[in-house]
Amino acid sequence: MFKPGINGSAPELATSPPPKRAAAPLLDPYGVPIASSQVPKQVRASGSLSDRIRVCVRKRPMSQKEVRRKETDITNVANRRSIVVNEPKVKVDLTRYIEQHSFVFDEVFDEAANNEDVYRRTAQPLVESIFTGGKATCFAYGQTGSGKTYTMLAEQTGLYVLAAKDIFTLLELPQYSHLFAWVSFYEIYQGQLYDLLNHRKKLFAREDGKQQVCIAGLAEFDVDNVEKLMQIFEYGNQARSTGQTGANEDSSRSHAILQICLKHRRNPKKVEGKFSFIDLAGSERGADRGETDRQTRMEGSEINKSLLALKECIRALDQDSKHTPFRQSKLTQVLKDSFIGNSRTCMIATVSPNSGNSEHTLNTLRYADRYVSCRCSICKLILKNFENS
Ligand SMILES: Nc1ncnc2c1ncn2[C@@H]1O[C@H](COP(=O)(O)OP(=O)(O)OP(=O)(O)O)[C@@H](O)[C@H]1O
Repeated sequence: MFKPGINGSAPELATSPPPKRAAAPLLDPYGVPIASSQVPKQVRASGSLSDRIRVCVRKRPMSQKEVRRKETDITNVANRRSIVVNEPKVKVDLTRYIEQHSFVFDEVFDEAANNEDVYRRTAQPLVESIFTGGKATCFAYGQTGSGKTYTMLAEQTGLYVLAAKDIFTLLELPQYSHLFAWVSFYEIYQGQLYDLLNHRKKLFAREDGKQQVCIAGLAEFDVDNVEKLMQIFEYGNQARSTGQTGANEDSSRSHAILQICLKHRRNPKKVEGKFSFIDLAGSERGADRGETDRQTRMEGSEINKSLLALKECIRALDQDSKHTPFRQSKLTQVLKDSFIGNSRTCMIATVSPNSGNSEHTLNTLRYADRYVSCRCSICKLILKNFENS
């Protein structure tokens, strides 16, 4: 078992407060202001940092490889809330044309945004909620290479580090002196839980008498500063990447969950608040890629199942539905308390900008689209099929 034993320095100061941004008028995907009467009800009600669920999109910059291949950037962040994908298509007579798809989200970040910018508008508004007994969840969804890990779990600047800085600063306040932070890190691979801080020990999630899900035997370490947290993370991350054949392959095939729990100093069994940072498996793994290898097919079907279950749970939360289908997958089962009671969730859909990934980018945006905002017939059909599935 990992023994941190680090004498860390005092927690760093909290990140600077979010800059005041004037409430922008709602614009259509082309930047034209929309009259409030034209705005669908759901869209009108959202866009606030205090929403229980927020769905944001982050576009990464073109990579050097993509530039060298002379690929074009087909993804345009039209304004703070909308993104347009110019999909290259070919007609049956071989004429080329562009099909435009436009989507509206709670927030869209372009390639110039750094992790601090993303943090201020996604995870930071959730930090305080865990000090009032809340459960906060922030997860990144997207195809492989679109920037999920870079956003969520980058070693120095991932959202988990930025949030931890603020958590440790708040913990220094007298009113929170009874609380202490504990960190755990595990992954879900093919429906099984593995403890990344304890030699990939297999774990089991169980519901107690109060229908609270607990993961029996999950290793947890008390942390009081960012350096110690990063050291623990690094240890767990190595376990993750060496667990399978190659680092990137591995990260694409599993969901990694890093949790920071606030517990009472005198009663460490009592969870007072929890923040979960989730780096989901690459979404393209869940798609039917026509692979014949049994192992890969099983991985794909398990990932597909868990991503669909996650979408279902978010939809249920969005609609204040009485029934939330947690049990449909291990992922939603272990995240059960993130979808009920005093909980807040932020999903960051990450997209690649280049033409070669247009299909995956569209799939990601369709998955994340709560407002059924793209009006093109294909998007509407796909979303309708999904709603009916
Ligand atoms: N916003 C960004 N700015 C600069 N570089 C980025 C950004 N997002 C991603 N990258 C770079 O793109 C590459 C792929 O990103 P990353 O590993 O985060 O993808 P991923 O979605 O987690 O992929 P996988 O599913 O395979 O784990 C990395 O080299 C990363 O540094």
